[in-house]
Parts: sequence; structure tokens; C-alpha cells
Amino acid sequence: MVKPLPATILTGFLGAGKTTLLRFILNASHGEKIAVIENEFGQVPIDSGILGDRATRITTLSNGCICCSSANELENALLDLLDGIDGGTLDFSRLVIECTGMADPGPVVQTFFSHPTISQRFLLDGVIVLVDAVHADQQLSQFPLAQAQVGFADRIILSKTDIAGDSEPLIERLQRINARAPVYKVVQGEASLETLFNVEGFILNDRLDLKKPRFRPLVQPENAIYSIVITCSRPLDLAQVSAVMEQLLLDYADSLLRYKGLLEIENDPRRLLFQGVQRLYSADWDREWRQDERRESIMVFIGINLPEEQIRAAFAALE
Ligand SMILES: Nc1nc2c(ncn2[C@@H]2O[C@H](COP(=O)(O)OP(=O)(O)OP(=O)(O)O)[C@@H](O)[C@H]2O)c(=O)[nH]1
Repeated sequence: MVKPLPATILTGFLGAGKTTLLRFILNASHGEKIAVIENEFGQVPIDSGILGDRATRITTLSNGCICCSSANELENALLDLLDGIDGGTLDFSRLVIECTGMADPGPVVQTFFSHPTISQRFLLDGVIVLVDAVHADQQLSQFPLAQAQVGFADRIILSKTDIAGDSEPLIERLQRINARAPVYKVVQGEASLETLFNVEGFILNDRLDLKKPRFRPLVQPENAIYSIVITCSRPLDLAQVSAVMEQLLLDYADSLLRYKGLLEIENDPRRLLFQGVQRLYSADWDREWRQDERRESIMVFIGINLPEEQIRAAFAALE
């Protein structure tokens, strides 16, 4: 079988630095041939001009926002790229999709799982969000969309720290929205490629680098989107966990953006990994627990107005 092509989604609010980062990626020496899908919303294709000629192919979607009216346009663009490869007219090893600043990454992510050919031939590697250290605090308070972009991310790239003041309160806010994604400060897009590629955000793996939330006595800005971390120290019953997850999805799928967990299951030496994006959910057995490893179940749920009490109660009832 042909190896699926890794795809990276770049998201982030207007002016956060997505094009700057993409230009840096294209010009870096990584040996990859990169195809780009750009989404310019109601504009002339300026960004593709800025990107220069280093990409193998730049496809510009211009009939509106990538996440709503033009879902099929994205599908068609992805299928076109595959046709190019199959027909021998195109050769690339990686795809980067730059969303507009007003795009919700949810439907873009879903395209990689819902379309049979696209889900087989592409592997969604990760969602990278650019966050503007100067303006993000205000944007996050004003636009739930800006929170959703952070909520979906596997990596958070904080731009413009060279001209922003103290970024620590913003970093804490970002980590409350998304406890899974590490935050990297990057100036003028000069990110390390290791932080951007081979993220494997949508593969079942055990990379759950969660930061335990810290409590501060200050009044914190309200986020409609945030993450909760749940741990269980007793082994869980597999059938009961499945029942809890199915019920949570039935009741609250619209609130959940992403969730991921590493579980200790009763009477089984292996770790169970699960993850989901909105309504799409999968679980798989991983390796056995090691002797030297702390056995506990740990899960993170990221969503909009999460029913935190209900989720906590559902898992507490299993312990
Ligand atoms: N000082 C400073 N400026 C930056 C940095 N990153 C990006 N910029 C500037 O911020 C502006 C917006 O950057 P873009 O890369 O165009 O942002 P974008 O997210 O692609 O913007 P849209 O496509 O309009 O949503 C540009 O003028 C960049 O030069 C940074 O780290 N520091």
C-alpha cells in the first residue's frame, strides 16, 4: 500500500503569522517537497505571491471560507493533488493547508476522516495554531472562533513575542483552553521544524504531555472553550468505559472538539489509547505497562462549554 501523505493544518486568527510561518517552512532545508493549499477569503491571492516559488504546488481556494461553503472545494483540491501524483505530473511528500483567519478548523479536520479516498491517501499529521502575542488576549475574549482554533491544536505557536510584553498570562490562558498542546514562542515564523512536523496528533499514541493546571488568585478571563484533565488511579472496566464514552458522545458531541486518553483497563496488561475529534472516536490497544511506570488513566477533553461536572461524575462513578 502507498504510504499516506502527511498533512498539516495551519490555523490562527487574522494576522497571527500563518503566512510568515509558512514562508519560513517552505524556505527551510528539510528535504521535503511541500504542496500548499491556501484559502484566501474574498481577496486576491496575495499570500501565494508572498510565498515565493519554493512550494511544489500552491492551490488557492478562493470561493469563500475553507470551513463552510467550500467543503467540496477542499475535497476537490485534495483529490486533484492525488490525481497529479497518480498521473506523474506532481511530486510532493507533504501537504500544508493554510486556513483563513476566520476559518473553523473543525470541518477541515473532518474532511481527512470522512472522505474515503482522502482518509486513505492522506494522514492528518497535526493542527498548528498561530497565536498573536500582542492581540490574542482580546481576540480570545471577543471571538469564540479564536478559542476554537486553539482548542483544536496539537501545537501552539506564539508569534510576535518580540514586540509583546509579558506573555506568561496569555500562555496560562492558552493552556487552560488546551492542556494538550505545547506552546512555543516563535519570532517571524522561525520555528524548529521538529515542532511542526511528525506531530502525529491524530494517531493513537501515548504523547499526552499534559500540564497540570495551576491555580492563581487572579480573576481569569472567561473562555468558552477550555480543557479538563481527568485521572483515575484505579483500573477501569472496559465495557463501562465504552458505555460512558458512548453516552457522553450522545449527550455532548457538539460540545467536544478533541479528546484523548491513555487508560489502565482491568485485567489487561496493555494500555488502551483513545482519541476523538468531535463525533469521530477511536480506541486501540497499545503496548503493555512497564514495571517502572505509574499506572493510571489520564484523559483530556477540549470543548465548548464542556459539561465538566457530568464528565467528571461519569468517570468518578467508575472508580
Ligand atoms: N514583530 C513581529 N511581527 C510578526 C511576527 N510574525 C508575523 N509578523 C507580522 O505580522 C503580520 C501578519 O503576518 P501574516 O503572516 O501575514 O499573518 P497571517 O496569519 O497569515 O494573516 P492573515 O492571512 O491575514 O490571517 C505581518 O506584517 C508579519 O510580518 C513576529 O514574530 N514578530
